[in-house]
Amino acid sequence: MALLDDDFLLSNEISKKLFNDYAKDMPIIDFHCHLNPNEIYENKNYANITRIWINEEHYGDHYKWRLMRANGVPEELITGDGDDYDKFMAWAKTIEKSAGNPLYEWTHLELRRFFGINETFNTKTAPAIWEKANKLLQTDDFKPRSLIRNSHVYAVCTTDDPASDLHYHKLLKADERQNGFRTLPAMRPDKLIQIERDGFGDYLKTLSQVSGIEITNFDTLIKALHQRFEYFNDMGGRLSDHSLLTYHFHEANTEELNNIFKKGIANEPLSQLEIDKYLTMLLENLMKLNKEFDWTMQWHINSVRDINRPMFDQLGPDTGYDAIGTQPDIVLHLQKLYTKMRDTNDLPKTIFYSLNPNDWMELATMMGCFLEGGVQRMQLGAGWWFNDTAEGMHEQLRVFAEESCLPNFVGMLTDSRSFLSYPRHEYFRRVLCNFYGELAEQGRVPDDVEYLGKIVQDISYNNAYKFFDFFDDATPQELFN
Ligand SMILES: O=C(O)[C@@H](O)[C@H](O)[C@H](O)C(=O)CO
Repeated sequence: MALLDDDFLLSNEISKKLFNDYAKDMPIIDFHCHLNPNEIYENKNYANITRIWINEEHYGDHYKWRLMRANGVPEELITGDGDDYDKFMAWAKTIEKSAGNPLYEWTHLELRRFFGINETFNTKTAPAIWEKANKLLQTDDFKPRSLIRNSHVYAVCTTDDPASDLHYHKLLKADERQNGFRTLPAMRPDKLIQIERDGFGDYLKTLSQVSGIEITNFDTLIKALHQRFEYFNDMGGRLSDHSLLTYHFHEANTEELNNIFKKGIANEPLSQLEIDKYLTMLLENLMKLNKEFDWTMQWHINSVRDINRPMFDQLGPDTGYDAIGTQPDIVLHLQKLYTKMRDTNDLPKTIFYSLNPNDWMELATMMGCFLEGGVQRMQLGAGWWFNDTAEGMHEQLRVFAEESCLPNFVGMLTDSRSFLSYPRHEYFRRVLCNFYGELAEQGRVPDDVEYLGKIVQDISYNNAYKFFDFFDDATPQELFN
């Protein structure tokens, strides 16, 4: 089979039919990504393909950065001030050595789907590709809003701090009809979770100012958070997102909690137990707020970040120095939290992503214990980050199917910082259609293309449309056509 042949990842006739006749042309709801709303609003062309692919002022693809480092590219040609063309050639040289890595496929998919460039990308073809791509990048079709709209995306959920004024979301809302998509905030309260970090006290001052509620103790913090949930909700936000490297369930009484809180504000050292107690009480309240506003709570768990300290000091977070976490009992601690919150009926709709696939069966079976109150309120999220591969996607689908109702799954998200990442949805849809095509081939599900076609369309779009309810005021067809 040729590279990215029309039938790539599709191993039999049913798989091909499911993809081509059912999944391929479904719209996209990208409910978790790291695009900058200001870049969507400013809508500027990128100067060249290095800027949209590797890095520029506001953007960087740490997936590519890791691979370039693996291939011996000097940092100046990755995140440094090296020449853009030299960076591009370094990426071409890296891709030549990345066969078998998903970025090999994604890179070629993006060249084909956006630029109409079908050659194999390597150091020989790179010079001509540089010229052709850069010409196209100066056209209207390669402005951020066009890249989103032309990828058939109806909703983009960015990742936003609770203290954000959502300035650009407001401006984009006014333009949404001509944009052809909605840009919605998702609340990511990392700075509240990291009580032990420098600047916690200063951050609370910002949150006090933005919320209009002076935060003096844990109780007023929750009142301020409630105001931010109201504000995000009014802006169409329907999700929160929480990155937990590790987690240990430990409860605290009000006095303990406020003493811990005071130490966090004063930037005094905190024991791990104090941190765990604060985090548990914060997460309990975040679960209550998600339930109250009928949002979906996303958990990104068991990662370990910034483990190359000199490079963290030089480049900061999300720069390619993270790895899979190894807390073996993290699901046990989340189970204790969910068991407690079930007692007061405070379980929100939930999507768990663990960076460690060893957690997936534990998560899937734990979630199966808290499914009352609606259709698939607990979801095992798509293969995340290092699992964002054909095999990782297939494994997540397998676990979900074997432990719950996969046809209710809300499907894929890009989790990306690049406007060129939407072909990841195509890639996922191919894996999904092949998953069901292979089951049909083995006689494990009916070889009923209509029945299976409805399933793959639901997982590709319809389930996310219903689950997140981003269009409770008008349908995309009413808004955008
Ligand atoms: O936790 C996050 O959301 C980020 O670390 C993000 O998942 C990561 O940077 C990424 O983009 C993985 O695809």
